[in-house]
Formats: sequence, structure tokens, C-alpha cells
Amino acid sequence: MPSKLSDYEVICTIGVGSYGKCKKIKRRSDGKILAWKEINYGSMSETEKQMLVSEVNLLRGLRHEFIVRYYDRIVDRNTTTIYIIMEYCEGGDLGSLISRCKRERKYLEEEFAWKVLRQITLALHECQQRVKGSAVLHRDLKPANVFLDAAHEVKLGDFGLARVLHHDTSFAKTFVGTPYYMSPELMDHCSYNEKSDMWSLGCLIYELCSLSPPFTAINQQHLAVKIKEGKFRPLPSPYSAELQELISRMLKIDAVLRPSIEDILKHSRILELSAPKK
Ligand SMILES: CN(C)CCCNS(=O)(=O)c1cccc(Nc2nc(OCC3CCCCC3)c3[nH]cnc3n2)c1
Repeated sequence: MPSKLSDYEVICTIGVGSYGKCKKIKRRSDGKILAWKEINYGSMSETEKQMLVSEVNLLRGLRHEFIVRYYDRIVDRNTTTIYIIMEYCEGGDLGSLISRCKRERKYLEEEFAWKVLRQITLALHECQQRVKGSAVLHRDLKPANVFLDAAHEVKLGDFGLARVLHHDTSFAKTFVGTPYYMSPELMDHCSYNEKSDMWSLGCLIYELCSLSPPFTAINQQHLAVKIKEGKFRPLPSPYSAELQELISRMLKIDAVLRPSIEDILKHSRILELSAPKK
């Protein structure tokens, strides 16, 4: 039996994304707290609507402990709105966490950075495994798209939606906001590949430790120059040389020199986290 809007009670609006509102909701049948994203498809072409349908179907297939769980979707033809019902992440997004640490002048524990690195890598691995050949490459890996659950476990969100909702080829529309995490090959309009996600992941873990992205500039032109130069400040002193070395490899300009997902998962500090607790 497909769900309907009246099966849910809206609690509040969590925020507004590039696609529309995200709301915290309660399922009336069992009181379960969830989130839904409201996407208005009224001005989409038939092709864009088809892309949206196939992305939502992809989301349905993605079941992984470190990926925001998709539950259901409701299409309201009266308002040309699709509601994508997903797992609610009580811990909020990493962007808000980084802002809070900046305000409080407090660095995050190194152990947390390794945990986030491991869990996002496993989420990316799941996606690249799942749809081999036409891998769902995240394409919008950034702190605002990485959430935490109540136990501060990572939940990678907005998979694939980035591709559909910003599919407009114009640079400005494709990348809403400043593309701090854009890889050098993308800056050169070369093809996106799994090592582009590795670059973005390196930027994300760098920012988690330094509380600022590795490359910043006053505008996108200057940002492109800095990214292609590939120079960035070392991590703050509390962080180990081991973490610094791995992030430096993830931020290699030549994508071939960046570690693969498998390389990350074989790293001793990542393996330690995978070992069952004694
Ligand atoms: C950009 N931020 C400052 C916005 C303030 C809002 N804080 S926050 O850190 O996202 C926050 C606070 C508390 C709970 C949650 N939980 C949550 N949020 C989602 O999306 C948030 C949305 C993403 C697009 C941009 C707007 C916000 C989820 N999607 C699927 N499950 C979700 N669970 C998030």
C-alpha cells in the first residue's frame, strides 16, 4: 500500500537545500521520526523527470549502515512535488559540527577523523560496488552532505540527487555554492572518476581537522588556480604525521597517484577501527 502525506505529521523544517525543503516528520502508524526532502518537479523536462525517477530508484537500492536510508516516496501531482522519505540523522551535518568547533576554537579528536574517513570510504565503496560500470559517483561530497546519527556514526546523504538536480552543464548551476572540493581534473573540465571522489574526501577530512578547506580563494577563478597548484597548509599540530601523509596522498594533483578506496581500507589505522573491539 503506497504511503500518503496524511500518514506523516510534519514536526519542523530542518533546512532548505538546493532542491527544496528538508523536514523532520513523524510516521503516525508507529511514531518513528524520519526526514523528507520536498522536490518540485513542475518545471522539469521529461528527461529531467526520468533522471529523477531513476535516481530515486537507485536510492531505494542503496542499503548500507553508513548511507542515509531511503524509506519511501510520495508523489503529489496537485503540487507537482515528490517527497523522498529518509532516515532522520539526529546528529546533524558535519558542516554544522565544523562551524561549532570553529566558534568554540576546539579541534576534533583525531580518532573521530579516522572514523569518519573509514565510514565514508565504506559508503563510497558500497556505491562503486553496487552499480559497477555505471557507478554512482557521489559528485557532491561535502560536510553539508555528511550526517551523523545519535551515536555519531556517519550517514552519507543526498546520493545521486546532486547529479539530477544540478545536471545543468553550466558551471554555476552544476555546482551550487563555492566548489571548494572540486578536483583539478574537474576544474579542467575533464571527466569525473572515482579518484575525484577521493580528492573530495581528502578535502573533507582535511577540513574536519583544520576547520577550513585546504584550498580557499576570494572567487572561483582564484580557487581554480590554487587547486591546480595543489599547495595547502599542513594539518594543525595535534594531528599525526600518519594522517597528514594520507591526506596529502588523497590531494595529489595527478589522480593516478591518489589512493583508491581499497588502499584506504587497507591502511593500518583504518584496519584497527575495523577490528572487533576486545
Ligand atoms: C545547512 N545547515 C546549517 C542547515 C541547518 C540544519 N542543520 S543540519 O545540521 O543539517 C541538521 C540538524 C539536525 C538534524 C538533521 N538531520 C537530517 N538532516 C537532513 O538534511 C538536512 C538538510 C540538508 C540540505 C540542506 C538543508 C538541511 C537529512 N536528510 C536525510 N536525513 C536527514 N537528517 C540535520
